[in-house]
Amino acid sequence: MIWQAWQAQPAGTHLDRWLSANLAKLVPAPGAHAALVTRLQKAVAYQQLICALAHQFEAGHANIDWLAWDAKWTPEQVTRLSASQIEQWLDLRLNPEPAQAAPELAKKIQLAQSFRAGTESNPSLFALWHGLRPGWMAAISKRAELSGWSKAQLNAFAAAQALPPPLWLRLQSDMTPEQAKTSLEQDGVLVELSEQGLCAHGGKSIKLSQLHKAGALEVQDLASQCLSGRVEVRPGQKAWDVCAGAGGKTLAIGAGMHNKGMLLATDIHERKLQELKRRAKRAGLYNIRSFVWSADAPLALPKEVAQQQGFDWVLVDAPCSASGTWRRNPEARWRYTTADTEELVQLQRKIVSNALPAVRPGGSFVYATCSWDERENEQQVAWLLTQYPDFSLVSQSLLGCPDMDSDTMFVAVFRKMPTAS
Ligand SMILES: C[S@@+](CC[C@H](N)C(=O)[O-])C[C@H]1O[C@@H](n2cnc3c(N)ncnc32)[C@H](O)[C@@H]1O
Repeated sequence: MIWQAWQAQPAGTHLDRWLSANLAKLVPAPGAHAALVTRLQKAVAYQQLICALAHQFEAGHANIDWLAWDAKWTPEQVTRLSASQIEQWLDLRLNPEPAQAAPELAKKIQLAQSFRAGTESNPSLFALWHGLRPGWMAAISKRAELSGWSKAQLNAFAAAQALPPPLWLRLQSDMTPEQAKTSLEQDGVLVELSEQGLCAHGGKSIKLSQLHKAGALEVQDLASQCLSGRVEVRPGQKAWDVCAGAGGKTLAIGAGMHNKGMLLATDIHERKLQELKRRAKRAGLYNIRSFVWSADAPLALPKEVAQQQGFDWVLVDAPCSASGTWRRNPEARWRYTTADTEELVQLQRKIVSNALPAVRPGGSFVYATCSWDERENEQQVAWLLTQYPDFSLVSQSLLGCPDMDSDTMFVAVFRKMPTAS
């Protein structure tokens, strides 16, 4: 029932938002929610694989050109299968070697097992088995090459694509993680503290905890926390978060400024900035200024920034394919097209071109995306270095999955040449 209700949604609906709004209405017993959410997320992540298994079963042979099949496949095709077929194929994906199964399932079990065995030698089967499209394997292989992934890392990256990462938490205040853990547990939130940090894994909603209400703690993915750490703004400096959205990174940068200096947050959407202002107030950050800026022309620098010839730090956390967040939003992968990437690459260049003049001589520029695609990352870095020879590259790296149980992000740090004295 829940699968059918989800399938009836218009394309573009966000699974997590839809679940928050509708799950309690569809399934009144709250005890069943966690298991249902996990199963629905997996069914969505493996949507194409389910169609592929059903297609091969119907064809009666394994001699299929999966790249050609993928080129014609649309996410709606899953609606041609019955709910019980979807259930069966999903069960076989999750456990291709069931201890007990009805005799009529024998052929399907055999097919699932040979499909899985084929993933070792056939990149298309590898992609499909992990909830990725065969057509993306060229870009994924390029990523593996650029980041120097071992086979184990590539396997870990692929296997993670149908597993949502934990809900990572970041302390906005000076309290220790141990103190935060105790306080959250008193409020009924189940938390885990590891060397990497603090994450919530069930129990009461984090939003109901005293710490969250008091602005002492924020939900922020681990890769995003690492990325924010690359924007090393010191108290008293001036920084600009160009695509600030609802302020995930603004708040993390602001925490290190201790209300000294100036942090400008802009975005094309006013409603996101309203949320940012609410969160900043809750966190006790008073040095943040925000307004709408849509990257159509260079920014008119605020007076105190103009006096020092620009910002010390400028961050462009660019709009992107968000391929690095597909673990968290499994349905988003089925909305992605190469044409979108082409458009995004041009938008990213426009935003960068209009943000760069705001960096002071000797200042730093950070370019980031939540994408693993080279075209939005390393290729953009190469373009910037060619177009703007007064900037040099300090570092570029991929952050997060497969090395962390998190989203995957990319960050590049540049330095602007100081003026000759
Ligand atoms: C990756 S998101 C930023 C996430 C945010 N930095 C955070 O940490 O929560 C990219 C942002 O770019 C904004 N954006 C898209 N087009 C833009 C434009 N032309 N000018 C400025 N911002 C834009 C989007 O509204 C979105 O909030």
